[in-house]
Amino acid sequence: MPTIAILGKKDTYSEQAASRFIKKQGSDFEKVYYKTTKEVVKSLDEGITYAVLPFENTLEGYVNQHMDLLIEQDIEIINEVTLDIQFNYVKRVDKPRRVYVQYVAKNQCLNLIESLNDTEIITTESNSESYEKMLQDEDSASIIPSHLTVNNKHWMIKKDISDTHSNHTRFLILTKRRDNPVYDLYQTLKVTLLINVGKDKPGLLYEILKEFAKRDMSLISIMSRPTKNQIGTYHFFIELYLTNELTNELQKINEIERLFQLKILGIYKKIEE
Ligand SMILES: O=C(O)C(=O)C[C@]1(C(=O)O)C=C[C@@H](O)C=C1
Repeated sequence: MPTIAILGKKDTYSEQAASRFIKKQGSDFEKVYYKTTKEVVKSLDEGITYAVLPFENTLEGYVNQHMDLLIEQDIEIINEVTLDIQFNYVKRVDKPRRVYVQYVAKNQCLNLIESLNDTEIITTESNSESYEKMLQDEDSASIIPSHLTVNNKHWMIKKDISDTHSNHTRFLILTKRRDNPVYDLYQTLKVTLLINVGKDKPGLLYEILKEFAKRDMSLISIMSRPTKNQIGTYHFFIELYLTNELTNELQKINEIERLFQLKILGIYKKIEE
């Protein structure tokens, strides 16, 4: 049976994304839970078939830490799932001493967090961990997904506290890098590329972008992450849609691949609800 690595215990958003992916596959999967996103991605080296990685959020943008995992690990993106995200603020007491919140969730609820004077903010690895920590701590509160039910009628709940009501997170479904991937050419596909530019020189970024423009390829985004070797040196993530005739589009990517040190992290489609 295929296995899928998921962050946290049950009821994280990562688990919801996994469920949507599993439903689309229409077969049985064994879910395996990990405490951190790093462990989730690394599990692919230990024989787990798929891994779920939250990658981009409406408020937070691309998650830096998770981009680095895509650079470090030998993975391939095979699908993406976008979920509506909403948080509730749950207090066990009127003036809690501590608030537990997951590190990406925190930046989606800054308005509320800024209003919490004299309260210690403790970041966690997953939303399920925030919930569990609160259960163990009488003098606390937590920021947790609105789908998590709270069964104690004395606890106070403030609903929908994200900084925007239209909050979404995009999750990537990863697998171990395949040698000869086959793509379904009848889909509109998204592509995520990683470019190592090597030595910096004037116009370097322009030279890269020019190659996409010349081939009439419209980019969705370009993001950089430090190489961590030397200050001022970067990896570039480029995302784009392949909308025209797909064999031609793949040909264009192959051409660009010959010009730069480029790694195709994935050519994949979105799973609709
Ligand atoms: O803790 C969870 O529920 C997760 O799945 C992680 C995660 C993330 O890291 O982005 C997923 C969606 C939300 O953006 C907040 C947290």
